Amino acid sequence: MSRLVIVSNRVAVPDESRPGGLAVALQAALEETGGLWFGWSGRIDPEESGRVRTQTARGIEYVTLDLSEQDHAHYYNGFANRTLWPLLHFRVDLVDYSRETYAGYLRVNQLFADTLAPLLREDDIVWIHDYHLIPLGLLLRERGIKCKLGFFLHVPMPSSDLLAALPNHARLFEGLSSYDLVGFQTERDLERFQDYVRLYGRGRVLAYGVLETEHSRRLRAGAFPISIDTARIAKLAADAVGKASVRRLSDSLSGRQLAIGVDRLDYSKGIPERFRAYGDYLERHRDQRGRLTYLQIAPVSRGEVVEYQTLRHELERLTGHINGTYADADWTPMRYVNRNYPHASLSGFFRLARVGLVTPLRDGMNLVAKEFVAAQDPHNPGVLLLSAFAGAARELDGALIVNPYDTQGVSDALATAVDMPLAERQARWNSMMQRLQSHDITAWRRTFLNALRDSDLDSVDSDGSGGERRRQSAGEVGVSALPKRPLQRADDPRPAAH
Ligand SMILES: O=P(O)(O)OC[C@H]1O[C@H](O[C@H]2O[C@H](CO)[C@@H](O)[C@H](O)[C@H]2O)[C@H](O)[C@@H](O)[C@@H]1O
Ligand SMILES: O=c1ccn([C@@H]2O[C@H](COP(=O)(O)OP(=O)(O)O)[C@@H](O)[C@H]2O)c(=O)[nH]1
Repeated sequence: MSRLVIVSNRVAVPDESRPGGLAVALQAALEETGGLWFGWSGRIDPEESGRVRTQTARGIEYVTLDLSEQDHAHYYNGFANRTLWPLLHFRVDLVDYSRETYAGYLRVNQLFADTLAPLLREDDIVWIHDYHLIPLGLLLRERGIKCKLGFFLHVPMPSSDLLAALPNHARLFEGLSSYDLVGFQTERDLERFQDYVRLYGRGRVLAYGVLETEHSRRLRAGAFPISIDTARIAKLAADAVGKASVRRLSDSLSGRQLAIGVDRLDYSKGIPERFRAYGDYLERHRDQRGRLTYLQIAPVSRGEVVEYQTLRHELERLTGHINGTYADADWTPMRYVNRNYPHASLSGFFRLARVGLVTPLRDGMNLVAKEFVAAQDPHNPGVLLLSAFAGAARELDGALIVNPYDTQGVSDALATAVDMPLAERQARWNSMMQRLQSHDITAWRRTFLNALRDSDLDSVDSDGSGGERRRQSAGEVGVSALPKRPLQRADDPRPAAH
């Protein structure tokens, strides 16, 4: 059987706990199959990038690279998290682009390619993850790698007009054509990517999920919603009842209901908007005042990036304002914690809660929403408030779906959740739990890898026929009128044509 090689910026090396859905999900996927996990070590070398660390645990071989301060600043804090992250989350207003950080991004991708290529075997299946590593497929092909290459984007694919605001967008996204399969979280993300290929990428959509680039290279693309280890979270939550941290939280509530939010401290998660909605709830739903305590867990993330520092200050100010305005001598309306908790505690916290607040402004999927559902007690489940702009909203139909920009709408939904009768809570929870039981992390991994193994496009005709799944009846959706130009190398330092 071929070996699975996973490549991602973030690697969950043994005995290290950092929040983030990608690492959580890939850890669960690799534990089942074994294989190689390659990526950044999470360490900064004061002098240079490239020190390789290897270790093996539970059938997984970890090969990681240290990054120099400069590479980390340009690649991770710079182009990945100050250019691509805001762009892909529809926040063009926050995009900070510079040629310097883009060069650093390409440099680190080259380093990944140079280090990984000699480790690969002919029949490996290589699965590359996320926006940090878009050019890696092309760089591996340039180094003679011929095995199956898949790519999965964990974050949203925004509207094509927004993508086009990125200098060099064509060169960067053209690199996706070196993969055999490109996966997105939702059908909407796939549709927006197809629009981009058609409108700005000079390519063609031969059929739904079958694309041809301007250089006549074909690739498949599909929607593969990521999920969680549902059974594990449910068991952790049930077992957590006796855990000291969960008991302490339960005792501290003095019989009040609990609302919980768990997010990396990130502006995409809509935390200030959620705090304001909670303030509005306390103001307008006075009859419920004192019946509910809100716990927000928000471990610091990307703390060297200025937009994240600004957000942290804003949240501290808002928490102080809400507690100062509404607290009583024996009750504090909200608790705000910057600590990172392990799943064993979080699952127990989720099970205690009457309401889960998941209100991102944009989110690729949001695994917390799924974990909250999986952790509930079937006899007394809590209610999920879920943003329409999280990928998870496409699947979790039993949630109260909210618009995070609508302060009063979120506040009213919270009041509805607090008073929701048991029968309705159970009906809503059952439908979501069924979905999570059939679409868990194993199903996600298998579906993607099976599609990657079957991604031979030789049988596809240029009009997209040949047994391909079709959404649109027209085989060819459109061709860009832009002039053709030769394929540039992924690391070509010349400025792009547009
Ligand atoms: O690695 P960090 O910079 O600390 O950030 C953590 C991860 O955040 C993002 O997660 C995304 O992937 C989740 C799983 O698919 C998804 O549920 C969530 O909506 C996304 O935001 C990021 O995309 C990862 O690369 C980071 O590792
Ligand atoms: O204190 C914390 C906060 C978050 N998480 C985990 O981090 C992941 C967050 O994934 P999600 O998809 O919700 O968002 P991301 O942070 O990847 O954007 C989930 O598995 C959370 O349980 C955690 O283990 N401890």
